[in-house]
Amino acid sequence: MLVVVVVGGIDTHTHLQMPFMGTVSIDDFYHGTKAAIAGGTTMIMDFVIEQKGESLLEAYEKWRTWADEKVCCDYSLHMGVTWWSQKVADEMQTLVQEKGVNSFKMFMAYKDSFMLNDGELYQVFKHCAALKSLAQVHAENGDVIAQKSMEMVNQGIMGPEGHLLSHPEEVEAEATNRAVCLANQATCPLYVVHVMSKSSADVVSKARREGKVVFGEPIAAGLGVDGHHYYNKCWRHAAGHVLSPPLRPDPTTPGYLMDLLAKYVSYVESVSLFIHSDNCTFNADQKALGKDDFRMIPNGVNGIEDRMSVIWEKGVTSGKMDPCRFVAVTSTTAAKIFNIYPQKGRIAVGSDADIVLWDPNQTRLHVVQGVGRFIPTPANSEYVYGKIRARVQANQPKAVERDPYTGPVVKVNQKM
Ligand SMILES: C[C@@H](CNC(N)=O)C(=O)O
Ligand SMILES: [Zn+2]
Ligand SMILES: [Zn+2]
Ligand SMILES: [Zn+2]
Repeated sequence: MLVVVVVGGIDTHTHLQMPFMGTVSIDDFYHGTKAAIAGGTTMIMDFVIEQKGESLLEAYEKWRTWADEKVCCDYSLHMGVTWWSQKVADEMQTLVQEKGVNSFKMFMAYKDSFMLNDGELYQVFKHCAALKSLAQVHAENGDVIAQKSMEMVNQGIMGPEGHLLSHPEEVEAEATNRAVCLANQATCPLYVVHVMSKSSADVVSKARREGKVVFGEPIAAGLGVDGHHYYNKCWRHAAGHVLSPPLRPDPTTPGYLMDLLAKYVSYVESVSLFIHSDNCTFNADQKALGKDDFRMIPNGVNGIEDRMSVIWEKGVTSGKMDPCRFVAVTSTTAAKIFNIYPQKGRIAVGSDADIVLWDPNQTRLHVVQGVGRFIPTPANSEYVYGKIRARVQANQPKAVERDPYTGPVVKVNQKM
């Protein structure tokens, strides 16, 4: 097997040492970035996720202190938006203009903790567009999930299979479609994270064919395994696969999502332009917080170390994509979308020397804690906003010039 030299991978979606569901994800910024480098990823993008009502800026500074002293590779940060107010809007602007953030993640799920309603979502999308930043969504219908979870509990279904049954595929696809509609109405570029199903991927495909600026990204786990594991008799095994949206039991899902990642007929045709891990790992003892009730199982799986290997094996070794496409989906496209190309995502004079000797059969390397840098991601990525500007221009709403109406008007019936 020849060794190929590739540009270091960029994992656009990680949750290292994140406080979540009563515990903290087990990979901290040292171990998580060490694993990333071991797997060929030389930059990660993590999420600051504040609690409802908490200052976004304070949460951002907290995450920076957690990360800066520990990271073994470069990193940047997305900002979660779990509540909406003028203060949130003002802090989003500060984050874009002064703190090197150019993307925000909104949740349509996690009712009562992170979820925004449609009206709030639309306003946040409008604000993202005004800030020339990218809107990311966790697309699942949180209201329906809450109801269906209660239905499972009322039927005595308390195991990890209850998580799958209360997060059906079409509840993911419905929210994906709703997010596409709201973002398009707000003329805001949309990035649907952790696309876990064929039907959601189809929603993204259709939107892209219609010319909408929408990106949909699968995760490594969703390309590697399907959702039959929730029915495993071993509770730890089944619970270890709990994340949202869940892995889908349709065994053709991983291959379908990989085909969409591999296919680059044209910019429009390819649904997935890159692949992230959504690494949000909890060990078995942490997952056991939900041993009696699946709703308490901390959501998340690993992927930060194996993301690129999964794509190499399922994509390149399988003949679905060539090494050039592999580089595009594991690094280059992400750099363009988050406006850090060609500093990142390219091997060239003047670019960062994030170089990986890729030998799928080799063991893995050593790292140095704290050498990673925070990489600001500037707003107004041409790759993202070039098309938006044209669409705004083309669809500018205009009032019709007409003479004032002077005809008869009926009297308003005060009694009704
Ligand atoms: C908070 C985080 C948890 N991981 C997961 N996808 O279940 C996410 O929803 O991305
Ligand atoms: Zn999510
Ligand atoms: Zn087991
Ligand atoms: Zn995530």
